[in-house]
Amino acid sequence: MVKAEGVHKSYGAVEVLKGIDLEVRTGEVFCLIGPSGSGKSTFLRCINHLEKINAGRLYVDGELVGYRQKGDKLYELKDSEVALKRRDIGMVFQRFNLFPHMTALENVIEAPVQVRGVGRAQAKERAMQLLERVGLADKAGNYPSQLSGGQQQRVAIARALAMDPKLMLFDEPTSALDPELVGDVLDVMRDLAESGMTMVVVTHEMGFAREVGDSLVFMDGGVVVESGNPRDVLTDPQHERTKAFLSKVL
Ligand SMILES: Nc1ncnc2c1ncn2[C@@H]1O[C@H](COP(=O)(O)OP(=O)(O)OP(=O)(O)O)[C@@H](O)[C@H]1O
Repeated sequence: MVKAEGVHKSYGAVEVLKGIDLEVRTGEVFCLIGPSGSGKSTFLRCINHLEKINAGRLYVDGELVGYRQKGDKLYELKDSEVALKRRDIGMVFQRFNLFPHMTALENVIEAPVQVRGVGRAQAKERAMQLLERVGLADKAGNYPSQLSGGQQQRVAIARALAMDPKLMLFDEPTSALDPELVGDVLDVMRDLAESGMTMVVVTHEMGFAREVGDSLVFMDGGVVVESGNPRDVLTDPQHERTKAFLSKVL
């Protein structure tokens, strides 16, 4: 579903990703862990072309992200073409980014109605199913300010799912939440994983990575230091940098 080959990304003179190679298989939960500033969020944002890579190749579902290849030359896609591809990729951010002037239900139907042209009645029916799925059917009429952070994040997940994505990207979805609200969001993500959704998850939740993750990558300084089965990496890390990081967070 995702393939990175030698992905480099710089901001000005600062190189943040220094040649990332990895593969995310369809249907797997792929966790990215690492210290602050190691480039995890940047890599996630490259996957849906919110950031442009400077070198290397990045593919989603077999197609180059943001570019078209003709011969050995790359041509950047137009904004409208990028937007079309981005529809298939759901993203959930650390800060929930709901539209504050819309109810939970309106937040969930917005993209299907405005972007996909789905009829309002049909979009509403589907949105109610999704709100039910994230345990918030009774909050459909609430505005974000009337919801807890955890509830807002669950609405954000329902909103992303409303576009029927083939890939979901999660950027530290629980790190802005009070500890008692984290569990409900992780339960929703666990349920989503069990339904077979392909998920790339930047997380500090090592318990989630261990229980739900199929693969885990430890990044540090813009490179992949260690990768493998989450249980193996978390219980028996091979590299000194992984050991040092895990000794601080576990
Ligand atoms: N738009 C930007 N302009 C300049 N530098 C940036 C930009 N975005 C990120 N960076 C820098 O890139 C580096 C990697 O940031 P990134 O957010 O990808 O790290 P991270 O591993 O996700 O960290 P965290 O766990 O703290 O979110 C950091 O040094 C950061 O300051």
